[in-house]
Amino acid sequence: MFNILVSDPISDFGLQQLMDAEDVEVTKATGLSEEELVAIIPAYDALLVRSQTKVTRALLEAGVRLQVVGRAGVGVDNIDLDAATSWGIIVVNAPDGNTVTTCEHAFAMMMALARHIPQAYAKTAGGQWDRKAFLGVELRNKTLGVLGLGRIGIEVAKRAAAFGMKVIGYDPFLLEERANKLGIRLTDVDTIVRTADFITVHTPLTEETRHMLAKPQFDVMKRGMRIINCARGGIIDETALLEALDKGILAGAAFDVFEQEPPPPEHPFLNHPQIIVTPHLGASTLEAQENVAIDVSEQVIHILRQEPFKNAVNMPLVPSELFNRLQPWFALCQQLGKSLAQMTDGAVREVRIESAGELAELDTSILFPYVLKGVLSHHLGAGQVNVVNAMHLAKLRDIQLSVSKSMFSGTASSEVTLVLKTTVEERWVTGSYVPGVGGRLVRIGPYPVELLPEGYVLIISQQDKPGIIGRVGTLLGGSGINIATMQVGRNEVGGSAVMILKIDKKTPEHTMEALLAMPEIKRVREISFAE
Ligand SMILES: NC(=O)C1=CN([C@@H]2O[C@H](COP(=O)(O)OP(=O)(O)OC[C@H]3O[C@@H](n4cnc5c(N)ncnc54)[C@H](O)[C@@H]3O)[C@@H](O)[C@H]2O)C=CC1
Ligand SMILES: O=C(O)C(=O)COP(=O)(O)O
Repeated sequence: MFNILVSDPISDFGLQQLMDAEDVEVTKATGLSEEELVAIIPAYDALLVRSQTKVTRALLEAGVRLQVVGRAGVGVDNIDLDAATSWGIIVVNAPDGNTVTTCEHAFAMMMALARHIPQAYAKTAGGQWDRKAFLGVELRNKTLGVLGLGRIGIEVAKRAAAFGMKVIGYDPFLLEERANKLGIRLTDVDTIVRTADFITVHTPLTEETRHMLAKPQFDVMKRGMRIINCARGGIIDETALLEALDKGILAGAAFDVFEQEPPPPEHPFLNHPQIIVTPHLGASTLEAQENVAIDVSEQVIHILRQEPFKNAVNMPLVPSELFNRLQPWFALCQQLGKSLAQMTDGAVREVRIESAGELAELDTSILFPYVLKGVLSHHLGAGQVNVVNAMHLAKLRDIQLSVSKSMFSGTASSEVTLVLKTTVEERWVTGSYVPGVGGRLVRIGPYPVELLPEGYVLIISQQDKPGIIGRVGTLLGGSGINIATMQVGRNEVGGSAVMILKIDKKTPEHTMEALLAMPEIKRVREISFAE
């Protein structure tokens, strides 16, 4: 049973699939302090949050069972990602579900700013009919500067164009060609602050974006500018913004997010006649909350069930087409790594992925977290390694990683050969994936096999002598071990030979000793594919 703690308000509709799952127990406990969370977190396998819960190092450290933190939304600045990675905890978010909703909020803020709607409402509702105080401006023919042209920024730009606005923007990662297609003129921050009529920010809060708009930018800003922040508090310097309002540089500002949330009651934005505020409502629509809750619940359940998942924030980003093509190989690579680790002696020094066939055309380095999870779990314990911390653990141990195409890459069907070099030896196994059939081992070293990576496999190296196969069979039978399949190979008559037996249960210690006591047998290894 997986225990999931939901510590922020998340849509029940989205959580339904978790509540319906037979292997999941969902507990909702919102508004807890860090101490309260630390006290209860050891019982949970997953934590689901929005932006309120601060997922600190102390909380992650206390989460001894924690496998995943799911963020029902985009920003993960409330989660200590470094701590999560070093504890092997996967962090997933739901980046697409609230894009349009947040864009619409930013747009609503821009329109409210242009026409003083909140101020006019407050006065009218207070009984005053004042038509002179609220002369607004049109959006048409105005220039909108968008800082951060990702999912939300681009949606804002599209809507601005429909309102007859000219859109200029800055985003170091948006290609000129794409911007041109969207009708956005890419430029720099300086030009934007000097020429736009409205500026809206849509970046994450990073070291680079913190105070992206501060005194130096306000000092050169076009007079009458209106500024909107529906991204993150801290991107705009709040003190410098107030100063710019006082100096008459700004005509108004609309903020959904604050450097400190909730802002203290005495925060100067809260009663300022030219500042519109909302309490971090960017993502708060029925639709967005359902979307993000559905997305994140799906991810979390996949992770708990050890199924493939997307959107891990603390793992390298894999383009979805590549992810879909490589995904069938993930489990097989883990099993290949696991089998090799059990076959080899010595400390792991090098791991190489050799690929053949169509697979060789893809970036197979993406398979390393899975390969390393298999290899390192054998040495460090299954609970200690996962696909999030596997690369980190390999680096700490100075294990060299490389990928190459196999000699037959142009002709053979897709195959992956995993080569493991330790301080004492080098061994390799090859696996293949057939759609609809699944992954299997097709070679152990040079010996062809046909094995599903499950249950137990005995690999016996012996001298090729008549009668040895029969004696091994009798010995195993005497220990109550059924042989499901047996494959044998040899390099020459009377030379080195190998027996690969798929067996139905684990070989007892005394049977292993009896096998090794046979004079012809040089080495026996049992591979367990079980968890
Ligand atoms: N108010 C709210 O409730 C919500 C706020 N957000 C926030 O909105 C922001 C944007 O979200 P998305 O568009 O989904 O993210 P995104 O990742 O799609 O876009 C962010 C963009 O910012 C750009 N960027 C990064 N550093 C930059 C820099 N120094 N200068 C200019 N651009 C830079 C990136 O290249 C990227 O294109 C995030 O901070 C997110 O947390 C998102 C949803 C709801
Ligand atoms: O998705 C985001 O980044 C947001 O800021 C939304 O935050 P929330 O889930 O509404 O607390």
